[in-house]
Amino acid sequence: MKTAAIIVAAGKGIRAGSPTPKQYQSIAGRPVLAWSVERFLARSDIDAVLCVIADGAEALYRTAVSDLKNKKLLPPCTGGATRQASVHNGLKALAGQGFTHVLVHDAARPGLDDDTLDRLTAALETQDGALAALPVNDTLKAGDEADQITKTVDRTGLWAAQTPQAFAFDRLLAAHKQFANTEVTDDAALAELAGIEVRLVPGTVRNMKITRPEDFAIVERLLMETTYEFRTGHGYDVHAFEPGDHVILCGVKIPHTAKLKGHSDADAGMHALTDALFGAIGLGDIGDHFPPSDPQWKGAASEVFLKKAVSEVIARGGTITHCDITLICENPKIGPHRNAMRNALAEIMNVAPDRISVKATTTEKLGFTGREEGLAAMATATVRLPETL
Ligand SMILES: Nc1ccn([C@@H]2O[C@H](COP(=O)(O)OP(=O)(O)OP(=O)(O)O)[C@@H](O)[C@H]2O)c(=O)n1
Ligand SMILES: C[C@](O)(CO)[C@H](O)COP(=O)(O)O
Repeated sequence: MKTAAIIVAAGKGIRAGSPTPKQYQSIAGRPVLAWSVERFLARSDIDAVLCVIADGAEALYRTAVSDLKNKKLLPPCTGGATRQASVHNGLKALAGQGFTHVLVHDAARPGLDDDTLDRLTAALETQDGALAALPVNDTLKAGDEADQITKTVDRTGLWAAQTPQAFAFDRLLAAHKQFANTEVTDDAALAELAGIEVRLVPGTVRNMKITRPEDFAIVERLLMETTYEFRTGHGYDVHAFEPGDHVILCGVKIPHTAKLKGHSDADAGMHALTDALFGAIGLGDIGDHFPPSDPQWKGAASEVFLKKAVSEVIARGGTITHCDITLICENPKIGPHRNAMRNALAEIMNVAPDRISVKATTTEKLGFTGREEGLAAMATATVRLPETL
């Protein structure tokens, strides 16, 4: 499966009544759009996220997603006059890139949770369409222009549609093309017209759409109920020098008069960072996951270890807030390579370089690092996790 998410954010938000469209309003401390996008970026089963924005809204968009540096977030594309046209534009922008599945979500639903996404992606394993929805619990009335009841509608089997709505990519794109002139209010309606079977999976009240002015306060309260905690982990690693001509530190190859001895590539900086991440989520240490006794890790590139630790954080709904690494050695000199190290780690971890710090110190020629018998590395990592962990 290669899955993309399309977040439609090209609406004017007329019913919400605010001068700036609702998706750019701040709620519980950050823009509505940032809440909606972040949930998808944090998932390892979503490969790319595309926002569809109104023509001329580029500056608003950039500000809204400014703290979401993640290479999965693609440059936005421009929407159309209706939600349907905006989704269609998003699909066309993603076509031909090998996506097998797509989840379409309203920017105006910032309260999406991982359980709903899990239910949708599970449904896609066995069929080509699924949507989040809530069974209708109230008695339904039909009314006339004078607000007089005309009848009571049987609510049996009725659901209120939410987003995300998830589909096999090619089938949804074909449905949008075929029924571009038939006006509908959601993608599941097009899927119905195209004969795609669509499964209803339970959504949540928290995932309600901000439609009217009073909804901001309701959704804000719902968002505040999910609290996050910050955890810090610590890692330490040492490797001895042996004859050689380079070392690998924080993913960067540095010419040197010795190499570091180890079962893997002996990247002490990356090992300390990996341990710090495992520590922050209480998942043991690098040796538990990659035992040195296992021959498959002989000579392994340490980014394999780091990527595993990052994926464990993401699998818990977490985000990496900051990492700080200190390399302790007399030589090689680290200063000239610090930025390359930050960039290499940022690339491997899929976080912004400004969330990664690499520092170095000597021990004033004292101890084993001072005698240049070996090199040490310390790291701390801070992660933000939903409190339900
Ligand atoms: N031409 C449009 C219209 C809507 N949307 C998006 O579709 C989602 C759901 O639509 P709705 O709540 O109807 O948003 P608006 O169209 O912005 O609201 P209104 O009808 O009150 O103007 C929103 O995230 C909205 O930004 C879109 O991308 N392009
Ligand atoms: C797609 C949708 O969110 C499903 O509930 C909804 O239909 C879009 O908003 P609108 O208010 O119907 O335009």
